[in-house]
Amino acid sequence: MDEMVHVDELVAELRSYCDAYELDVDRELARRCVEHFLLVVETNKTMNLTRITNEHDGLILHILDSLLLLPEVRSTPYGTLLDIGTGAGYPGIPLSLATGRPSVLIDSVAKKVKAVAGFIDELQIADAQVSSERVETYAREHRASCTCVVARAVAGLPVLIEYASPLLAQGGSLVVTKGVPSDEEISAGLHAASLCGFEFGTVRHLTLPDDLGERTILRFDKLHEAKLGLPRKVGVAKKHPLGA
Ligand SMILES: C[S@@+](CC[C@H](N)C(=O)[O-])C[C@H]1O[C@@H](n2cnc3c(N)ncnc32)[C@H](O)[C@@H]1O
Repeated sequence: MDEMVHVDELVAELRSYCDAYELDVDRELARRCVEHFLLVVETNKTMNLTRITNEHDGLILHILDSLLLLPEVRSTPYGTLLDIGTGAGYPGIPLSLATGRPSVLIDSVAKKVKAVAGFIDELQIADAQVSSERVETYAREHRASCTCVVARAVAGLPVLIEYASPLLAQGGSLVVTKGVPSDEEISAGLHAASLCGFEFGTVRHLTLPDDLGERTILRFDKLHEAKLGLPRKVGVAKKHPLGA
């Protein structure tokens, strides 16, 4: 099939999924998100970036799953968006394309970050940058530098809350997407949130199309100073999570 026709079909399919969740995704945004996914699939032939290379699943599990965070992200004050543990650029690249906000995509694995930098160049995303540091290290030099921190499939809720706290300016928010978190994870997360200066914001439960899973999207608002010095030393948040 003609490559352009194929891309047009993927764009139409993606937009139909987005419509079902009342996400306003125009053709150009959908096209750029599809282009990113196709670059990921191409790159994946020579390095391991993702398990999801089937186009139908990629539209839902990578692109739609990222764009589903838009209502929460848009509810945060305008400013830098930071994606912790971006991997192949999810959810950071679709959210950067959708919002046009200055964006920082961080991953501790340098070769992934190099690939993501290539995607940013290829897609000509103005104002997006990468960092190949652990987020705890990055936070030391970039305190209160963001108004929105996002993360998918990186760590448990208490760990993400701890990572995000020093990065967020007062009034900013952490937006996390999860499958179905356990009651233990939620209660440890709420405890960590109170220690790290957050108040619980919102929660939404969604089902992905075609039985591809459940999602819980949580927003925590950074409204106070943390009650402990953050970031703790590299690795400590994961090894000794707060609230456990
Ligand atoms: C399972 S992948 C998820 C990638 C992407 N967020 C997604 O949903 O497709 C988790 C990523 O988080 C990165 N990561 C884990 N802990 C990190 C940390 N402390 N700082 C920066 N990156 C981290 C890993 O290198 C890995 O690429």
